Amino acid sequence: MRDTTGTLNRFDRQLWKKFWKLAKPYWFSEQKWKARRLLLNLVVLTVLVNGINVGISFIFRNIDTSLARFPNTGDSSTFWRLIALYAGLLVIATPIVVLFDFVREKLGLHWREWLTNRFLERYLYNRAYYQINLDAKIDNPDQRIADDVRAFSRTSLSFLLVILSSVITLISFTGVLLSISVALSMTLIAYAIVGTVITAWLGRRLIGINFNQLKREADFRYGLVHVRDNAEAIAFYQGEVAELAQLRKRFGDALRNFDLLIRWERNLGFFTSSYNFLVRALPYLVVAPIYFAGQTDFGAITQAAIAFDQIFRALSLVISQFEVLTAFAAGVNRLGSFAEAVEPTALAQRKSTTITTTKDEQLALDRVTLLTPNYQRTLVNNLSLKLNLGEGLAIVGHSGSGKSSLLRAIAGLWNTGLGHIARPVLGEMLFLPQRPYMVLGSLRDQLLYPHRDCSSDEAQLNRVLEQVNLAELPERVGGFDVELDWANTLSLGEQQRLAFARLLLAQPRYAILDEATSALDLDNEQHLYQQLQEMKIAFISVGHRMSLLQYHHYVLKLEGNTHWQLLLAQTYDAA
Ligand SMILES: Nc1ncnc2c1ncn2[C@@H]1O[C@H](COP(=O)(O)OP(=O)(O)OP(=O)(O)O)[C@@H](O)[C@H]1O
Repeated sequence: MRDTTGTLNRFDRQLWKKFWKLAKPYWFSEQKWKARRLLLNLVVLTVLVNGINVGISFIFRNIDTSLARFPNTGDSSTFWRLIALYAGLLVIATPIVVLFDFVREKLGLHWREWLTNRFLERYLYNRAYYQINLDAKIDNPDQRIADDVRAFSRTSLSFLLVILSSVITLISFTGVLLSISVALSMTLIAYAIVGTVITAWLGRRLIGINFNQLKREADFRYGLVHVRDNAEAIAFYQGEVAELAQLRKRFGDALRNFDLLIRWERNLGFFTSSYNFLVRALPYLVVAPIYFAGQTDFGAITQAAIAFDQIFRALSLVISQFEVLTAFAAGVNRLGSFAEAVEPTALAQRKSTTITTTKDEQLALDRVTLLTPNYQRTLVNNLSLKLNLGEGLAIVGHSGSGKSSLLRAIAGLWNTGLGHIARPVLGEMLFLPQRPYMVLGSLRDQLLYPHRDCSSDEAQLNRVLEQVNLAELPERVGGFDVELDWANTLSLGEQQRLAFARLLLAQPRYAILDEATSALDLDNEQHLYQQLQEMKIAFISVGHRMSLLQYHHYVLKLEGNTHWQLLLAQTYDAA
């Protein structure tokens, strides 16, 4: 899998490029002015917060000095004045700090909203969601859209602000520190550089481990969702033990990787903790001799310690944030490869060397050779046929001979192979897949799908339900607007009839039916096909039942060895 190659384990140009490709569009989008305005507010607030910090360091320097002088001067008023000043500063500082947090969250929210919408659009554009499933290169797209995007916008923003405030801190406190001791400033810089290099070296494996952690957590969650989605089948099979083993395995994988993660974090912790402890003594070691020599006042030691601490934090950004940084890098890698996969150009490229399709009034296949998406098996070789309006085609053949696959090719879902397909626009064709698809929503949503916004009065909906022998359904479920778990509430045959009702309501020119009546009794099947014929909807059906043949003009028989025969339905029936 592309995602687990070695390149993702490093902080390198590649990672930076991926990050920038993900981050840039928002700041140059139609929302750019709002985004930039919020960012500007944040920058101003960051400067203010830092200004307040510098002010506080000066107040405490003077407080310390006034306390140190008290035995000689007996003057306590300076101390109280400074305390009052500090209290005054707090009154101003509190709303600024609160506002800073608020604006940061607000911008994070806006960024997430924009980025999630962009990903959702691209995911559902050009059937990227289907292609991604087929390629199996991108695991758990749901997690990438839901969790990784959220983490990306939030963490990018907090890093940006941390870096910004570190730069401001550096500028403001370096002056303070330099005024106290040049030697201390130099010591600090050298210390931070050495620390950062060692941290990056010690923690180099953390990105890869974090990457795997995200994947394994998502796999575990998917396992749980799978049990929920297939609860009935599992209950019938009494497959609890097998499911439990499967879930435990997934959870175990996530735990083992997490164990590895905390081991590496521990190793890193040995270094970063001692690094942080040692640094506390440094300012005293350097400034105390200057104080002993009478070259500076006592308060300078405190202020040096504060300034030193602030600059140290700014310079040690990579060290203090290293674990967060590696998790972030892993998220950028996952999101980056997802963005590449759903990019419209990537989807278009995939299509250029394959079965081509054009728009036409009638359906026609011209020398179509169809392969499975992994190019491992040829299903049909050199197939040509033309279907005029009003003619029905039945596709028959052994299980696995490629019947459904041919429908997928007509729908443009699969295009691995050669040849050309001419067909009406997809809006004029309606496909009923093998497994009836029940949408999340009300009975009305079921019937109108995929055109949720089109208006249909209840009389019309009732009429269609009558046509598919489901007239009593609205009353049974409590009306057209009640939301139910339809896939688990209706029988398979009822679901198939409901899908048929959808078809009759949409009135497409072509209906493509993949064993769409397999769960129905013969009477119901006959009734539904009669409706199609009355409405002059042309149809292609896949099925194993001989009873189907009577509704079709032609039969396409797939032999299973890439060969095929096109026969008149009567000829096939007689044979
Ligand atoms: N995503 C896929 N990747 C690779 N091979 C696939 C994929 N989907 C299906 N196949 C293979 O393609 C072949 C044809 O499958 P298809 O679903 O078209 O068969 P079918 O004739 O409709 O079978 P049935 O009557 O059992 O529904 C099968 O061997 C199947 O295993």
